[in-house]
Amino acid sequence: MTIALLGAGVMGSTLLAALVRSGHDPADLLVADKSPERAEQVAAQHGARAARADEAAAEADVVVLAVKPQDMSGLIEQIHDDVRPGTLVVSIAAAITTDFLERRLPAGTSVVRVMPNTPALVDQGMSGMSPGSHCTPEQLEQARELMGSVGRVIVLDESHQDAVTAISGSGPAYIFYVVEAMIEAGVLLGLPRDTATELVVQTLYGAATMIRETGAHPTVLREQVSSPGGTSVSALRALEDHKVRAAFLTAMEAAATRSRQLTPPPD
Ligand SMILES: NC(=O)C1=CN([C@@H]2O[C@H](COP(=O)(O)OP(=O)(O)OC[C@H]3O[C@@H](n4cnc5c(N)ncnc54)[C@H](OP(=O)(O)O)[C@@H]3O)[C@@H](O)[C@H]2O)C=CC1
Ligand SMILES: O=C(O)[C@@H]1CCC=N1
Repeated sequence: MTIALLGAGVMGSTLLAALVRSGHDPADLLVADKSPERAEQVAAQHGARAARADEAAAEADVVVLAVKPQDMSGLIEQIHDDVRPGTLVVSIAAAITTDFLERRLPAGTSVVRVMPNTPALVDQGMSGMSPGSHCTPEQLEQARELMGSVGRVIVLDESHQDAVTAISGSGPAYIFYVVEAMIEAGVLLGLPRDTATELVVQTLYGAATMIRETGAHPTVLREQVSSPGGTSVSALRALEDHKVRAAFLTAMEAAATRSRQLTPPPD
């Protein structure tokens, strides 16, 4: 199976690396970018082949659209005449609907909309996936396998994609932000920066592993840490005083609103 990655930026190159790691023959992986030098460089890193977007689309069984939402129309115009009947088109762009893609691609093209995230780089990605109207169950399975090579996948109704984008698509940014703040707090309390970093990163990793492995509700896990009259509850009270929970709700509403704003209006 030949896979073309159109857009060799953060996500395109992340997916390419993951596909090679998961055993795809690099000779079957094509990479295109607006900058041919960038495509060459990313392809060379992984032993894949650089190509023009239209050439890559003509050859591929699966075409992954990995450009920014505002570049999507231009990219589809470039490849329109080269997408073959039976080719599966997977878009990972925020805000771009399957309807938008189906209206611009050749009639009947099978499309899947995916919202992945950057932990795909370490095979711990989370993808929310919604099939378009021509996508067969086998093609949905094909897309699930593709994204499954970089982490977990759920299939859900496309009406949820703005929320998925706000929670897991952008989610790593919020977590990194919290990590930065905790490291800064360690430094404020007098720890060397590398010590603070090690403490925070392992705490994050440990807490994430506990949530996954115990299956316990986060509230239960938080209560286990919070001794009566102790340190944790004092910190949590300060977080409540500063309305941090409400800030998270507002932040993710803002991300979903932005995703809706970026969605091109129906034709
Ligand atoms: N970064 C993230 O965490 C996530 C991103 N996404 C989605 O993935 C998509 C890509 O994001 P990301 O990788 O971060 O973006 P990048 O800007 O890093 O990568 C996009 C690449 O595509 C290139 N490009 C633009 N137009 C074309 C074209 N017509 N043909 C070929 N290449 C083209 C860009 O070139 P140039 O820069 O010169 O324009 C750039 O190199 C976006 O739609 C985003 O919404 C989804 C989930 C997570
Ligand atoms: O910030 C963005 O628009 C993209 C989509 C999800 C993560 N990054």
